[in-house]
Amino acid sequence: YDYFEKRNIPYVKPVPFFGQVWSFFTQEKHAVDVASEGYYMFPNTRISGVFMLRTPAYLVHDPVLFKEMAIKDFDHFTDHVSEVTIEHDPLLARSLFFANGARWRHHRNGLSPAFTGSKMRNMFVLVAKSAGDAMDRLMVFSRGKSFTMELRDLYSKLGNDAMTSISFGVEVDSLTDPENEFFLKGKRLAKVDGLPGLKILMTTILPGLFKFLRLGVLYKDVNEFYQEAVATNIRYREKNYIKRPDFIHLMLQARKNQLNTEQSEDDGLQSAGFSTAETHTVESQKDGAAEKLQWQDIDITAAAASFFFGGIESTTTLLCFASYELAVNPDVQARLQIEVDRAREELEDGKTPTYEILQKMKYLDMVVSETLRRWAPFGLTNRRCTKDYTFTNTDGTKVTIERGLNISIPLKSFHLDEKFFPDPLRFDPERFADPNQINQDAYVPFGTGLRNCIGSRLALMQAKCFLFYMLSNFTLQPGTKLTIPLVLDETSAGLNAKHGFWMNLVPRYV
Ligand code: HEM
Repeated sequence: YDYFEKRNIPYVKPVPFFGQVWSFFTQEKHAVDVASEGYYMFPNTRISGVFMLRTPAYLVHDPVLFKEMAIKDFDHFTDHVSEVTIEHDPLLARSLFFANGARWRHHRNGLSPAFTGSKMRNMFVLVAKSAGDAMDRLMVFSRGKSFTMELRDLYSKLGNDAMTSISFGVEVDSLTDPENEFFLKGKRLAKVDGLPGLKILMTTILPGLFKFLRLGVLYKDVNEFYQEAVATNIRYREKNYIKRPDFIHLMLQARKNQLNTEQSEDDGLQSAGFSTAETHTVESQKDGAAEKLQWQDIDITAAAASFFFGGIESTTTLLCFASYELAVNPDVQARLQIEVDRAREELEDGKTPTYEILQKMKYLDMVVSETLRRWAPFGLTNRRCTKDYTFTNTDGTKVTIERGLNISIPLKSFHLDEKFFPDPLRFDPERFADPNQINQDAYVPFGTGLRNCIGSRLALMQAKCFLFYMLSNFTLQPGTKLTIPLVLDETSAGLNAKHGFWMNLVPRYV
């Protein structure tokens, strides 16, 4: 416990034996806030220390330092912190977020072309169809009258159906058939509360213990279900020469080394939005390790499942909080509806949005960007130091982070720091009216650098598409069961409202 004292680094005083872990288990505060405690205690340092049980770890306070670690000095921080093993978590350990080293390089290099603007535009047709069909069913359900719904439930069903279509090539309708297996397994796959939430937390705060206990995060039946579903799907496509603009198709192309970036086409497309994570080139390792890592069926399954795992919950969170802010800020909602209505006038059928139209909607982008700032779905990310790293602290002293130590990055704290965003708790899309006014080092909803979120374009496209449909057809008003201000669920590993997102959906046209 004298590790940081000796190095002259401010640190959160540990509870004997437990260190900061004690506070995680008392659950008085959300895990993200516990992990970010040092940020508020020590405002004048670029980094602070903390103990996980008896192991020292760091918390980055300076967004510029995070950026340097994530881009210029990436070779010191190539890994995320986690100890899920192929033996206990065959899918998760192969997924991009949890993979490290040569496997991560190979997968990131292979999958990146699947997320470019032109691929997203092709995929958008599937997302828009899924969302449009669901919205038609909601309209029928409403019979022209307003009704109350819990929106996390609604958006996770819509998200599940869209992701099942674009990840697995299967069309399901979870609104009318909530018992379909993709929805049930998807819920178990993406569960971030209860025991699975605790295990996810453990993979990052107590990775050593997690490995020692030989635990797995995903349920066994979930692993088996997806492996079988994807293997059957691949066989069917190969036999029947099926091509569909979805992830399985793109990954089958990656397997044959036929997945390319259409640079000229991508350059011609408008950005997916202000928040889009920057694209960086990640080379596969040249030492022969990549050759051994050909895409097996299980790697394709793992990639598709991880898009489910990483994508649905976070995009649903974005949609829930955006809807909440629209409901409690009716002037913002009215202005957005005017933009939606104008965009609809440009559409051939007056209702089905196109990728290009959505990208042109400036106010929609401002609302989404501000929601991601105010309510960052991932409040924290991490890196592991893979090579000793020295930098200069605010007081001029040199700090060396030793290889093997874990580092947390408090994305939420950056977003809610008044140094970077004045009056940070106020929801104000106007902040994004002029992007040059935004501190882009501190605005990091999708992380930063070579390990940033690969799915930002998809998340933005999907969220904007759902909001477009929702506001075309309904006005959102707070339901009687909605708590204002929102009370957060401190026990969930993700960001959630304790009592749900209860809203009245008032049809705009009868
Ligand atoms: C609003 C929705 C989303 C948010 C806020 C979000 C945020 C993030 C953040 C903060 C990270 C860590 C970045 C870092 O450490 O620098 C991340 C990583 C990742 N995200 Fe997302 N994400 C979202 C949606 C998605 C979607 C839709 C997908 C896939 C379809 C996805 C796939 C991933 C993957 C695979 C990684 C790991 C990347 C790697 O380690 O190379 N995410 N995301």
